[in-house]
Amino acid sequence: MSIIEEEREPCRLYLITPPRLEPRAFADTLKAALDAGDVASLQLRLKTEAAETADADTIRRATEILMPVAQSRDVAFIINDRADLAAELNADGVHIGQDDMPCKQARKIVGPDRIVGVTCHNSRHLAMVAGEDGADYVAFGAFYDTDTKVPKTRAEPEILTWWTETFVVPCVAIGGITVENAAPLVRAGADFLAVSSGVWAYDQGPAAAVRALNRIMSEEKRSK
Ligand SMILES: Cc1ncc(COP(=O)(O)OP(=O)(O)O)c(N)n1
Ligand SMILES: Cc1nc(C(=O)O)sc1CCOP(=O)(O)O
Ligand SMILES: [Mg+2]
Repeated sequence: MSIIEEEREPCRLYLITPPRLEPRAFADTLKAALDAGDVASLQLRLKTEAAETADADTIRRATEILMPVAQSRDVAFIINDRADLAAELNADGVHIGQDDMPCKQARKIVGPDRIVGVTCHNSRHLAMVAGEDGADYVAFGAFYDTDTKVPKTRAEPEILTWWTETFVVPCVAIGGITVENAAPLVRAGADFLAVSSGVWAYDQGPAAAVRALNRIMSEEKRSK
């Protein structure tokens, strides 16, 4: 059986923090969400009101408080944008976009044992380049409307199917994902669903959203 035909791991949840938060208060919300079901990773994605990356000390303080909450529950802690801080703070990895830095530069900074994830929008080319350059996952999006950021592109579920039928590197689906619309992305083949407001703003609370998304990911199987 070729490596491509080997069973891929079931889809898992990848949480992304709200762009602005008070770490001590958010820690209680995070504990409840992570204790509600399986979560593969948490990305600390802190932004200013102007959508710029938050300053280093803000990221350091949030990491000091929130990284132990994640890692004590075997949830990988990924820092957005700042490979230097991911290395300095001994996070599990970094996520970089096309405007942040090249994958190879992030790899040089964080080393071989940390995760480097790369935004690939709706581009097969960007994903293949990221895979070639050693990315540990490629992220496609946005699949749905989102208020969390102004996405550059709209991606269709077919790109998840194409990727997972062709490449071993895991793919992440992101953008406006909720309990209500997650199933088609699981069926299309996403290895991870990256969710922010769909969990933190869920009407029954973040823990209920984690439970519901895990139920969907276990019930829905990749379409053969
Ligand atoms: C898992 C994941 N996918 C995509 C992004 C977006 O990254 P980027 O394009 O760098 O935009 P910002 O998040 O920095 O605004 C992400 N953060 N995580
Ligand atoms: C951070 C991010 N990146 C996107 C992309 O398309 O690359 S969409 C997005 C927002 C994710 O938050 P929510 O789950 O609230 O939509
Ligand atoms: Mg970025």
